[in-house]
Amino acid sequence: MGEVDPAFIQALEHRPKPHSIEAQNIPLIDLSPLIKHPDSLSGLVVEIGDACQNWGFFQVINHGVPSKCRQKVESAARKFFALPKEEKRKVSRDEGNPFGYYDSEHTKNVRDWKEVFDFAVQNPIIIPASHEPADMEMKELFNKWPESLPELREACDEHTAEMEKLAFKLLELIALSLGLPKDRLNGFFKDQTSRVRLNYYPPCPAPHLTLGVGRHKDTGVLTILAQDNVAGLEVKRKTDGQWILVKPTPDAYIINVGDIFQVWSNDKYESVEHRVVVNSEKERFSIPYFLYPSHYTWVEPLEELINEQNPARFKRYNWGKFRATRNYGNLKKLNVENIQISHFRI
Ligand SMILES: O=C(O)CCC(=O)C(=O)O
Ligand SMILES: [Fe+2]
Repeated sequence: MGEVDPAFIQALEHRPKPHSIEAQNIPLIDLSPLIKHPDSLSGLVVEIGDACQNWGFFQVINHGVPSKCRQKVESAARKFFALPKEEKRKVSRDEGNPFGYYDSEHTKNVRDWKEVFDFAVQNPIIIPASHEPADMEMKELFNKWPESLPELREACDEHTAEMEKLAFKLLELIALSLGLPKDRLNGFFKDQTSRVRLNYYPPCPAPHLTLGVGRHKDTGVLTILAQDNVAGLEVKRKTDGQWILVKPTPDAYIINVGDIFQVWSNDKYESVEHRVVVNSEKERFSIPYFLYPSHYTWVEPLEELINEQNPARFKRYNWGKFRATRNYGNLKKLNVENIQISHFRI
């Protein structure tokens, strides 16, 4: 066992188990009906609805994203994280701008064993200037790209355009699965604040004490994740709370519904906890695309999905302020719990 900085060490109950369960994988859904039978999607819609309700997570194949495009972004991400620290630090995130390179993120106040590079899908992006509720000031932020690796920006732009197409197909399928018109949710994304993260998990000398990302739920609408062929993502199974290792399926993307879908669906589709385990030999890369609405969106249960028998379970909250509060908390090791949707539960 090697020595690691105590900031990375998880409390006993959150440390990974020596043998993760991978007997049952999350559902695998074939999206080819979208191309082959666009007029009869009811079977696919049921499959997606079941996966959202029972797991909150699924993988998709035949999604239409060219594998060349994925390989290109994965290769560019590898080159970026292999750059010397001084190069990566030239595009570091800072207090004013949450985009760029960062190597000391904390999840639930324990440091993650990872390095990240974040960028916004819209560039520039307009978001609230601070997390203070009364402060109405907005700020305009630009992505930071490394000058020494121009291919990173190009590969990310191409892959992100594909992620966006896939995200909106999934959004429509999930809307249908909730009994809503397929375009019911599209209006929330006029000035979307979606973002993409490149994750790099270096080999860790003490993988039994640390996590690549501590347990958390994604805050957005949905996440599309490309993981490489090194397993690491674990999902908390809804039926029994066991951590299930998501075995990589070549070329597949992993989809999960985030907190906003939980609120919109009034708890029908729960945002499920997940985490990343690291290992002592292999490095691992992953690329999540987080679909986020416009910053001025008020997130609340959809009126079509509530009634007297099933009243709203959440108070509305402002998405831009929620994210600003979360970013503020992630930058610092706070002694209080970071903002969660449970704080808006009625
Ligand atoms: O690396 C992964 O597999 C998942 C990362 C993740 O959950 C996140 O960045 O929110
Ligand atoms: Fe996540």
